[in-house]
Amino acid sequence: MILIPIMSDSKKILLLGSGELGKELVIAAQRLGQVVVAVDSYDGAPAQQVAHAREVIPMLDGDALDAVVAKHRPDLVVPEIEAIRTERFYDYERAGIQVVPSARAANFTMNRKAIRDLAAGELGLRTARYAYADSLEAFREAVARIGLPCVVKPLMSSSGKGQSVVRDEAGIAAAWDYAMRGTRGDLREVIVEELIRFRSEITLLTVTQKSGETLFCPPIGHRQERGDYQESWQPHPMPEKLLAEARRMADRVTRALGGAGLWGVEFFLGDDEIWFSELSPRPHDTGMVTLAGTQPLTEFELHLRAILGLPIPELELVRSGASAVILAKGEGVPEVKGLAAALAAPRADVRIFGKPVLRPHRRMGVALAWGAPGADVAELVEEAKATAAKVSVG
Ligand SMILES: Nc1ncnc2c1ncn2[C@@H]1O[C@H](COP(=O)(O)OP(=O)(O)OP(=O)(O)O)[C@@H](O)[C@H]1O
Ligand SMILES: NCC(=O)N[C@@H]1O[C@H](COP(=O)([O-])[O-])[C@@H](O)[C@H]1O
Ligand SMILES: [Mg+2]
Repeated sequence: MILIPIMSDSKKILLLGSGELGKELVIAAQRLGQVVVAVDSYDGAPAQQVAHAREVIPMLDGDALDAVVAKHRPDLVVPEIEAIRTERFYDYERAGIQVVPSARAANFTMNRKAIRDLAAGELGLRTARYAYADSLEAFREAVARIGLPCVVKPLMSSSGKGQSVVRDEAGIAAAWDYAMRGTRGDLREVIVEELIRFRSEITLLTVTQKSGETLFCPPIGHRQERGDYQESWQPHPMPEKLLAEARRMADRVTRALGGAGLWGVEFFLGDDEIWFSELSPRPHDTGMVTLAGTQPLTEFELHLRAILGLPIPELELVRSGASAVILAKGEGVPEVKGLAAALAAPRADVRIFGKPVLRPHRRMGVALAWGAPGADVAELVEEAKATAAKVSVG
């Protein structure tokens, strides 16, 4: 008898990082019959609450990572955060596992130096002027070279951790200490960037496919505080010329990194100029606005389809939308209140992430608002903020 292998559309996904972005990805994966093992460094993380199985390991520990991969033998490894021993990804790829979007992309984007040297150095994309420093002494020199005011960020950090603006000489030592406290792992190095006085900033969700051309979602505008996003809206009105330039840069950098998936490519916009800032090789926090039904598929559904090599329809705007974050109030175990008041408004919704512990400024949920494609996004942002203000997680 000849055994015919059963080709299955159902894959096993090892999700590394299980926050709010992972949770929505898992829900999208469940709906298409995929199997997900959700990993994080703490138990009860949002995506673990909706996955088939979960693992709790320190993801910066390469051996712990290898052990989980060996145990579950996934078809795909899907990073959801940056704090992972991504050097091991190259081995997984050689062993035939699909690393999303690619081992190189995940490894380069976890370190600001690798991605900046590629984007500004090799590809010649326009960025803020920058310098690196690995000691307080070198930091003083870097600040002198870039000029005041300037932005300092640990080479390895995200969501604004360890990031600050140095405005005068007196602030240099404090900025260095803050960066060293916010750095991930034991890497004691920072990037110093020229402070760009931008008019607005955007995330261009970009989808690279296994077969087929690179696709772009309508641009998402956002506002940040403490290096962390507060509100986002889609579409962001901007000159066609700058949008074309953003697409060109996003295409070049995602092509250079390689692989299939959805990316969040960040840009600063001036009146007539544009700077590349950085990119996530995965769904972007500001892209949670797509949960408001702004596109035929959310950024999570798009990521899933792209990594599985499934067809993707045209990414036109079906609604305008806005999102506003719901931050933790106080510390301890969270209690959610105010849902009835928040959901009483028409065209309002919320996502509560289910994080088990409160921390100052921790993002616990997001409020959503939407309107017709031509609706005023500034008004939608106000509606989303009003909804967020009615919900308390504290
Ligand atoms: N050179 C700069 N000039 C002006 N503003 C900046 C500069 N660099 C960063 N910012 C501001 O800080 C925000 C966060 O910076 P960045 O995206 O580099 O940090 P991050 O920690 O990687 O954040 P995330 O992980 O959430 O994307 C930017 O969106 C922007 O508002
Ligand atoms: N800008 C990156 C970003 O938004 N990442 C998202 O936040 C989670 C961590 O949240 P936590 O720090 O509250 O655990 C991550 O797991 C991811 O979903
Ligand atoms: Mg960013």
